[in-house]
Amino acid sequence: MQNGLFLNDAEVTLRDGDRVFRLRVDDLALEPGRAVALTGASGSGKTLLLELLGLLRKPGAGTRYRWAGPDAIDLGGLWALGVRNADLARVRGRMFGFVPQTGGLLPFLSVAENVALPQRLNACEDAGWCRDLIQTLGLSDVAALLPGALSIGQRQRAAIARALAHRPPFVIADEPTAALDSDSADRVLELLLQTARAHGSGVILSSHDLDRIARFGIPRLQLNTRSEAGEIVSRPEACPC
Ligand SMILES: Nc1ncnc2c1ncn2[C@@H]1O[C@H](COP(=O)(O)OP(=O)(O)OP(=O)(O)O)[C@@H](O)[C@H]1O
Repeated sequence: MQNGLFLNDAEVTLRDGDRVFRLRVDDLALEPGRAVALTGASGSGKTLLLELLGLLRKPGAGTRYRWAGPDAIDLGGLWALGVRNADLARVRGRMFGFVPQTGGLLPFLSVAENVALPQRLNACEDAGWCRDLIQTLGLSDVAALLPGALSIGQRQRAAIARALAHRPPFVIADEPTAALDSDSADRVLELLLQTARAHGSGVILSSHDLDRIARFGIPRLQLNTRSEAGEIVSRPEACPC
């Protein structure tokens, strides 16, 4: 694989008194345009790994993290300039679209304005693409409404449209269907995967729902925890299932 996200020798350590949680990733390669699901028990580090990949969490010393492609970027090196540096925020905003568990839409902007926001922030305005996304995701009738007037499923679809609006190489979705009933969850996941694939964006999602992940044929990385020398250590392992 030549293009993609490559994370090597990565470590993030969380400490709370004597309690230590350590996420370790030896080698992880994520291909553009593909989907992968992070699975594992509650507390196994799925959100932590999503945060690390999405440049929301500073990795430990020795971590190598890069985007390889025509416009290669040393993603790990961006942290050297400080957590709040402008390059880090700019690259994070350009490389990733985020779908939180419950939409995360700005409540004072309409659905259409929420969807257009990443384009404004990344200076890549394209009203036609926003309209296409809103239509594809079945949101045309509610595009002028504020998020508070939408169902949870509609909010999730709006969050997917927003995550894809600036055509990021990867969408990061933390349990995007956890708040939905089974039928809505299927529809939202299908739309997320289809729309991302149509545009060539990869999807990195976390989920507890092994049946649904299997049904959609999404390859899995399972986060497995072990107790090592009094610490909880979690590692992602590719699942043959
Ligand atoms: N300050 C801290 N010190 C030590 N451990 C911590 C600290 N903060 C969080 N943790 C631990 O980090 C681990 C990873 O949490 P994370 O939210 O990534 O898990 P998760 O797999 O996403 O869980 P869930 O499925 O419940 O959302 C948890 O076991 C949590 O207890």
